[in-house]
Amino acid sequence: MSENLDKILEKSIEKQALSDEDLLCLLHSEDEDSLQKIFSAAREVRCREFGDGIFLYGFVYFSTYCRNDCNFCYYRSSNQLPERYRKSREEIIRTAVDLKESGVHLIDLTMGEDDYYLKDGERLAELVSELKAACGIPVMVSPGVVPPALIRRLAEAGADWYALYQETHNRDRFKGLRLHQDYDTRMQAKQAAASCGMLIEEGLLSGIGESAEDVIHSLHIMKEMGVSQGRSMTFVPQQGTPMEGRQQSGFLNELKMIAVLRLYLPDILIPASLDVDGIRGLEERLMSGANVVTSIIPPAKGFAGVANAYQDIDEGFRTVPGVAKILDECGLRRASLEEYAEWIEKRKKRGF
Ligand SMILES: C[S@@+](CC[C@H](N)C(=O)[O-])C[C@H]1O[C@@H](n2cnc3c(N)ncnc32)[C@H](O)[C@@H]1O
Ligand SMILES: C[C@H](CCN)[C@@H](N)C(=O)O
Ligand code: SF4
Repeated sequence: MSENLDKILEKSIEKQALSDEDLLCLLHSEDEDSLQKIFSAAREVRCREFGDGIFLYGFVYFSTYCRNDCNFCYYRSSNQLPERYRKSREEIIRTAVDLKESGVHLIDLTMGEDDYYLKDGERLAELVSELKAACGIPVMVSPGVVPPALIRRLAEAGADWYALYQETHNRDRFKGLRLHQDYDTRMQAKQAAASCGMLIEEGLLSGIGESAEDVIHSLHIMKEMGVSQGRSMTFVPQQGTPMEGRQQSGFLNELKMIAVLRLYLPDILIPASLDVDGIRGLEERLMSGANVVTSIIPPAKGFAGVANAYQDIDEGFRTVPGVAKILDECGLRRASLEEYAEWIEKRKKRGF
């Protein structure tokens, strides 16, 4: 078993393709020794592909109104929240500029599927143009599923990335998670964004009962789609939702997924999100092979997270200085803005 694992890791370090059998072996590894070997190989591959530079993403969740009713999400339309907000253009831009000045490489503009923006897509396109002009750094949009014409407008307005997570590529599980949403429409939105020249981020939830076979199927799809960023996020049970009583059980699977993604798709960006465990979860995610820190949120501005709406935000831990300390402890460093811009350009030129 252990010899087999060593061979698989060796293959990946030497840039040979991994078979489904290899992936299964990695995903079924449970003992501490094997896991540490997998994480160490993932770090070696990250270092080969990216050196010691880590990218930092500012997160601007500008509207928490949503027409959808995803079973796992705190912001689902039928959840009675104490408060929802839709931030003004001025507040959004000011926050993004502050984030940029604090040292992030990208602004992730995220919303619930808010009809205010979806009924008049130009509002969203204008927001992207204005933000791009004010910040001058790459922008990711995470607006949910929007029509192809709006996707095109967002690309024209300067959006570099379109993030849209399928959560699972098992259609039955999808139905149970993203209630009343169409699997294919969600996949097609990503293809439309790619054909407009945007880079794509795909994501999986971990701890939702997924099997190793589900994960391998997702890995194949992510490869075929040509995703430039791929993530796994541990499902965090949310108050007031149908999945509130579920155990939070995905942590180890998430770390394994980060490592397996790194070994299977060595040259993509892989997030370590501060949204699941706050700052205390960062080190292990970086040590598993992630190379982007996401969900950096300015304190005391009234902007929320997603999986953990408030954790560590007002304490100022989900900030560039908060993250810089951990990077240092892991022997990593914040990459420069030029390094990030170069990576994006190179990736866009690659095409699909
Ligand atoms: C809140 S949505 C924002 C964009 C848009 N509304 C959408 O759904 O695509 C972003 C992602 O957060 C993640 N997320 C939401 N609720 C979560 C939870 N309870 N635990 C872990 N991740 C969660 C899901 O992967 C979801 O796709
Ligand atoms: C899930 C969010 C990203 C949306 N593109 C954000 N809370 C994160 O963890 O990066
Ligand atoms: S995951 Fe996105 S689309 Fe689903 S309820 Fe939450 S905010 Fe809305």
